[in-house]
Amino acid sequence: MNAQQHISILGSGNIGLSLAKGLVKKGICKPQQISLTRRNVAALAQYAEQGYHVSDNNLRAVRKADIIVLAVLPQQLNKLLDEIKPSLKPDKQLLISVISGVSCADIRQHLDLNVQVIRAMPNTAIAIGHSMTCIATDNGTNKNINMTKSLFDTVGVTIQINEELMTSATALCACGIAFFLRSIRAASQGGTEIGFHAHDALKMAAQTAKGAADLLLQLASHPEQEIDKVTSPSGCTIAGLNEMEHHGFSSAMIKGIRLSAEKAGDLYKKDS
Ligand SMILES: NC(=O)C1=CN([C@@H]2O[C@H](COP(=O)(O)OP(=O)(O)OC[C@H]3O[C@@H](n4cnc5c(N)ncnc54)[C@H](OP(=O)(O)O)[C@@H]3O)[C@@H](O)[C@H]2O)C=CC1
Ligand SMILES: O=C(O)[C@@H]1CCC=N1
Repeated sequence: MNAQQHISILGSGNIGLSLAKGLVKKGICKPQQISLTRRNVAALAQYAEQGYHVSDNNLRAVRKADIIVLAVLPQQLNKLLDEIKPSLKPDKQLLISVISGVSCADIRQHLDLNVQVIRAMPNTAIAIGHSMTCIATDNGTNKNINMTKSLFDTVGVTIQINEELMTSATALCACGIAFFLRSIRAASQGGTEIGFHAHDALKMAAQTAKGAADLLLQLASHPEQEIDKVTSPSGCTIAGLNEMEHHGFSSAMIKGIRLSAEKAGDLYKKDS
């Protein structure tokens, strides 16, 4: 982004605010270049003090924006699109949507405008700059795709995918954070049962999970290759691992991800 450009985030909740903070923290833009909107504008008071433009007026935010980020819930989108349509300048503005289950074509169709739309699917680790963000579009230019990637690169890692895989990406990465958190919580509960205080067990389980993820990311190795290094013959690891598999550990994760993907494709009611 250059110093003259303005970004308006419509729907400044968890994801919208995390993106704004990431952009400022990484020096991509100043708070003065960002408008944040939500209906309960009082909840954004601390951001006004930091120099962000804060408002409940989406039309005004859209008028001054080069980039508009749609970050409301799927069921809140159509009302928002109806509201902002009169202020949109389709040939001059880029729409980025982080909304689950809504395609680029859905947005254009509802607006009845030929505006460029790019979808970005982050996860809540965006708050600490460690999001896995998937990016897809059906009509965005390479320039705008690169611009979107560079915005989300400030808050984690990005990957561009085909738009038809976006609901799958939602399940694997956006919902996936919750799945891994529940796994860590379960491990900590096991740790408490075998003798550790709950706070120690949670810390030990979380750091162990982090180590496992880093082994894969830093060494670019396969999980089974790393598992083989832990499982001593007739040892305690293979005993525990096999017991988990007898109870459907991998199967439960796979089935959960499949159901989340199905549901992610079903979150938006086009005619609402
Ligand atoms: N949470 C997650 O992990 C992820 C969420 N997403 C997607 O991101 C989107 C946002 O999720 P999340 O940030 O968690 O949700 P939040 O509920 O935290 O944020 C949505 C925000 O939109 C505001 N809002 C609602 N209607 C309007 C309106 N008409 N004009 C302006 N603001 C409005 C709400 O505030 P108020 O009520 O005050 O208006 C709220 O702050 C969703 O579509 C979700 O599917 C994508 C990836 C991950
Ligand atoms: O649960 C949800 O619907 C949202 C979308 C992905 C993560 N949270």
